[in-house]
Amino acid sequence: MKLKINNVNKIFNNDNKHHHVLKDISMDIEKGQFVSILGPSGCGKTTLLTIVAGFQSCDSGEIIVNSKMVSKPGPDRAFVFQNYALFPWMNVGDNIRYPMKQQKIPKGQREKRLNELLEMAQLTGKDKLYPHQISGGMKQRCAVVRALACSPEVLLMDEPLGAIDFQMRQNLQEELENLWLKDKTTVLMVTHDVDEAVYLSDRVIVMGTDKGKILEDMYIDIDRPRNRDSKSYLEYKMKLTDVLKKCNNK
Ligand SMILES: Nc1ncnc2c1ncn2[C@@H]1O[C@H](COP(=O)(O)OP(=O)(O)OP(=O)(O)O)[C@@H](O)[C@H]1O
Repeated sequence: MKLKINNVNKIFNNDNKHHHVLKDISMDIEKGQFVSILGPSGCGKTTLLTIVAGFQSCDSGEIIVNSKMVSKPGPDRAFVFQNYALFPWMNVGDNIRYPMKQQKIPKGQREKRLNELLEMAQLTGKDKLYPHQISGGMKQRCAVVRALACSPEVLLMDEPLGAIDFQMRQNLQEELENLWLKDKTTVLMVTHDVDEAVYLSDRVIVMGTDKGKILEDMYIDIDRPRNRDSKSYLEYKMKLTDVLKKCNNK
């Protein structure tokens, strides 16, 4: 088992009121699995992801990566934010080098990995460009390969394509899938987009607003690359949309 989320509880205290956002949330994610979390706004998706990342702690429960309990950020988990969070003062190459320098990876090895990653992201020859000089899609690919630079055990992504318009988004989903197929890193991704979840995921988990309760845990059993018009693809989308509609109506 690669990633284990065990009975996680999170309570926020706002204006002297307890807000129990996550109650006894558990899930086991297998090595190499691509898992998406869907759910209505405010149900606790980002909170759960940031607890797994170690950016904040839970009130009780545990996060286990490769049989080791984790409670703070570490190189075993990488995070991709919606706004990419590239360093604007560093060019593409230096952005991707940054985590490798932090991990003190020797220069020769670092440059070899950089070239691999640039190729993987179709950014070869773009390493001297700065974030403001590249498109949203290129920024997103740069952010994903930067996260993969030190070969994390788990890649955490919070709406990584949230800022991208619809048409570009489908292309990027295909690119994201290709990147993942090359590395097969375990992925936990938050998204609002049912189509994106069905296209990319081995498994989709739907959280509800009642303390993040897991309402659905669905395996997407369709060969890749997936045909968005196929009957089974549309059936999965319909089933997930129904679950989401029910929790929005509560
Ligand atoms: N640091 C915080 N302090 C207090 N309350 C918080 C904090 N972070 C999140 N919350 C509350 O916890 C709940 C869950 O927030 P979270 O961002 O995890 O939801 P989400 O499912 O990711 O929402 P969205 O889909 O809109 O991004 C919300 O009610 C939010 O207001």
